[in-house]
Amino acid sequence: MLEQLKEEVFQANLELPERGLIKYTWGNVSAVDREKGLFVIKPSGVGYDDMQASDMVVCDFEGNVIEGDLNPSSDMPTHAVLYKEFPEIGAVVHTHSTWATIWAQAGLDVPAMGTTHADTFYGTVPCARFLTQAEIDRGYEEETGNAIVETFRERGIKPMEVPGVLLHGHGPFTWAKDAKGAVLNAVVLDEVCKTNLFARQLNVFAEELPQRILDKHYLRKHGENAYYGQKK
Ligand SMILES: O=C(CO)[C@@H](O)[C@H](O)COP(=O)(O)O
Repeated sequence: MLEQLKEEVFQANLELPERGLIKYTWGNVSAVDREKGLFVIKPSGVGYDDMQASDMVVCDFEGNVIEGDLNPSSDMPTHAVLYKEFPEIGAVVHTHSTWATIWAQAGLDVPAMGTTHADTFYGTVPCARFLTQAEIDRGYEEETGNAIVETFRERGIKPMEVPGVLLHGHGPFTWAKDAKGAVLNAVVLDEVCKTNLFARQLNVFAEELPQRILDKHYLRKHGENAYYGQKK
């Protein structure tokens, strides 16, 4: 079942160490088949060198394992919530990438301070709050997803305009239409967390991009009349 999607997810998971986003097994990628209402995710605790496409696990949006000999990533319920609540996304990435995790542990939103950010995120990348004890008792990973959704809805942020989030004290989640795009967004988020940190160290008064620059960079790539990076 979903053999092509398993290959896509497998290759995207292999890209996590290739791009320097993870150590050991601290990351996972999934992608969804909206017609079937199922998604494919990396197995839990399996090293990237030790797995193959057939090890990917098929789950439904309620967190049930539909096919697979291995346990799904422990973050599977978080991915499931995001697929249910953000119907326009096609793939999800979670890592503990160093620079994004620094901002997550600081509990800070990631402001748009440069055009690298603006090419991918149409504004500040939010940091979602800590879970409450009651939420942890109800189900840590599912409530992690709910905290992400709550953050976007309360702050009026469109998930496909800002395809990423930090979880306070934890790390980043990113998403996109497909798995390769979600990994790219994870790379960009980690990179801008790095450059933002040093920019602020160099100049504590370093400013966010003016809206006009943010508009230009984001809309030339993602707007109705996008032209940047477009193949002929
Ligand atoms: O966030 C965490 C642990 O804090 C997880 O993402 C692990 O880092 C990876 O877990 P598996 O995908 O191997 O279950």
